Amino acid sequence: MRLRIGTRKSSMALAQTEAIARQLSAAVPGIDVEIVKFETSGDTDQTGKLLPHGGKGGAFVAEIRNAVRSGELQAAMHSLKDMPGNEDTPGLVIGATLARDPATDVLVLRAGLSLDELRASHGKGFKIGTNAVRRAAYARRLFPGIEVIHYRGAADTRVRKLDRLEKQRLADGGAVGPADALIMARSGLERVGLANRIAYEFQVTEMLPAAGQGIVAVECSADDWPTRSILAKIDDLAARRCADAEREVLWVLNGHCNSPIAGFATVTGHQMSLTASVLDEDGKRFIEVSRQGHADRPRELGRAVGLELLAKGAADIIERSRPK
Ligand SMILES: NCc1[nH]cc(CCC(=O)O)c1CC(=O)O
Repeated sequence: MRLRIGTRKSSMALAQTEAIARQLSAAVPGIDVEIVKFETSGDTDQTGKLLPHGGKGGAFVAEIRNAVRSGELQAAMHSLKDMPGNEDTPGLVIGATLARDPATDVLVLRAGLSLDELRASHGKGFKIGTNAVRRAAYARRLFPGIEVIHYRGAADTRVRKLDRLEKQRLADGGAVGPADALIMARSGLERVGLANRIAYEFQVTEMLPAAGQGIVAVECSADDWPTRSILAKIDDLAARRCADAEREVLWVLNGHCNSPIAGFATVTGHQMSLTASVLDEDGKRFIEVSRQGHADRPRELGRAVGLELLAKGAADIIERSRPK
């Protein structure tokens, strides 16, 4: 049996898709997995903020999804974090979630800058590069003097730009930078072989990860039963439960792709613990909610956490951050 799986062609995305292929080959004797590389509009536009067209997730995933719907592909690889959490994807389902990689964010520094120096200065005089509103907000909470600059590109490209002291071009023809530091996902850096560049790993209590961070998702057609039964073999139950709980928070909050929303669940035995937060971009307004529930009813827990965030004023912060 042959399974064609589509992916973006960045090194991170390819590494994630190869992990899926390895797991499928181990779980399904005789399967032939073909990796089909897509150049998405999100990758070609290296300057825009990606906000006007439905956010990062929208740009990266639309083309690959259409290929699954048309039957050209049986499956598509997505970082769960990049999948819109506030809208349905008609005709498609997440057929598998791989076991979660580390969900934390990390700090990467340019040569000559130490963590102590950054800490002692509270960030004053330094520029930190990120495109994520959530990371920008947490960065300003942790380093109140820091300047956050818009920064884009695949994981390995971003580190290269940092090392070469390159400026980041902007859509309006201007430029910002160079950056002194980057905030990136630990899992992404590890996937591209740059784990040695981690200067500091943020505790989840300092910087709560994005919903779904560190989880690789495999999407397929809802009515493609042969593919669904194959993907079920590599589905990791704990990752699936965390994904369901964290994404239910996005759903309740109507969170767009680059929302200032964080959500992170852990499972211990039959218990699930879920923390989620909503921040405004200057890091001044911060609402965080934690609850425990049954691990086998993750959506119920996600819903309760989302509703409590709303009761505490989350909607106002989210709506003000929404791209016009
Ligand atoms: N937006 C790009 C993206 N999508 C997923 C990851 C990291 C890996 C993951 O969360 O699965 C990254 C890179 C980053 O945020 O630094």
